[in-house]
Amino acid sequence: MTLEAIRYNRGSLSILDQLRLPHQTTYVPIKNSQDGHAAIKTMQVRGAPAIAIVAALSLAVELVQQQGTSPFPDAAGAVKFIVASLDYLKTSRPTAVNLFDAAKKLQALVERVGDRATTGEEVVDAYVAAAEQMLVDDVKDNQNIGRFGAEWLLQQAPDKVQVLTHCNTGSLATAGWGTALGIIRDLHKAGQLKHAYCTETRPYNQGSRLTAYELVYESIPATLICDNMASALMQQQPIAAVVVGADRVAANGDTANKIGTYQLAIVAKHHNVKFIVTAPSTSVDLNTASGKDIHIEQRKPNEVTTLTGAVIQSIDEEPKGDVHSQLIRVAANGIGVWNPSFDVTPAQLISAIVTEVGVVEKAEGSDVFDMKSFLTAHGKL
Ligand SMILES: CSC[C@H]1O[C@H](OP(=O)(O)O)[C@H](O)[C@@H]1O
Repeated sequence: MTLEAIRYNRGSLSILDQLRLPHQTTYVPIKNSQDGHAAIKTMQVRGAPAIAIVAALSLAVELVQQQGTSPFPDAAGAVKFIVASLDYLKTSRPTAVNLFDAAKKLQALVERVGDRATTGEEVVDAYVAAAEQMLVDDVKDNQNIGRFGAEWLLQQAPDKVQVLTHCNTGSLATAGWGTALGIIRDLHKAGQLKHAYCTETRPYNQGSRLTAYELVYESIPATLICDNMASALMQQQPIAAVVVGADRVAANGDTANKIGTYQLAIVAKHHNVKFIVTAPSTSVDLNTASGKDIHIEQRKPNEVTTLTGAVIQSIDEEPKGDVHSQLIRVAANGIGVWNPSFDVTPAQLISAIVTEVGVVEKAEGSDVFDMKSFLTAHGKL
């Protein structure tokens, strides 16, 4: 059983508060789209697929609740409310495209159902069923990504492999299983993983707090490194691949992912290490021609000037059980800060993009991917 980041039953949603991991395991109730918006914006839940699903389900629980107390008088009222709520949810975070993709699909669905429905209940039921299906589909998609990615990598490097990953792409970033971390799970299950390395992923430390936690939880042989140790690692260890997730893949394959991904791709190229992007097709944005059109989220300076963690008395002490995380200021007062949450890795530096329907590679001699043809050929458009 992998970690459960999202707990959902019709009418009830709670999420594992990722700001308190790994030291505290606390589930936060999400009762409506306001709660969903706040949880996404403050990063209690994060990761491109997880954001989309929590947004969709936060509105689903609100609608179920409302239907039980003060039902919509008609179908048009329900459609109007849902569309306005989705528009609001889309303002929570800007870079991961999955949220916008989910909102677009859900809006199209309720408008379609609303055209022929006679009651608000029919519209609500259709919305709730579709949001629930997204949760189910994401787990399946991740499992396929893991399988395709592991198979592809083992074709390139048939011996047991060592891989490096960045940020968090596991059960905590998705509906379950994970994308890049899904590949690591599959390699491990197949007895083909020699070792996994994960970066800390400053400033939010999704690597040291979340990926490391998942790797330990799953008993996968793994080592944590600071972000600035990646080149030395690739210089000294045979690393078969860097495997990362994606927040948005442009039509040409340029990929926005957690800040620091781009520098890993450059280092991988220098050391002749495969660089694998993993992304469900919902992360592919064909309306974005290339990476320069991707809106990169800027986050608050205090994420860089501070660290969150368990306070301990000595450097060797290991915090036990649920301990309170505290915020510690590490930077000099008065220093200016630049804090982009993501960067864009050019397609040229990416070896393959692994999706739930297969692996995309560049045509011979090309520097870019043809995501549109790939998705069309696999029935995704
Ligand atoms: C499986 S998508 C994970 C993706 O989301 C992360 O961003 P954030 O923690 O800011 O939501 C990161 O870019 C990961 O690769």
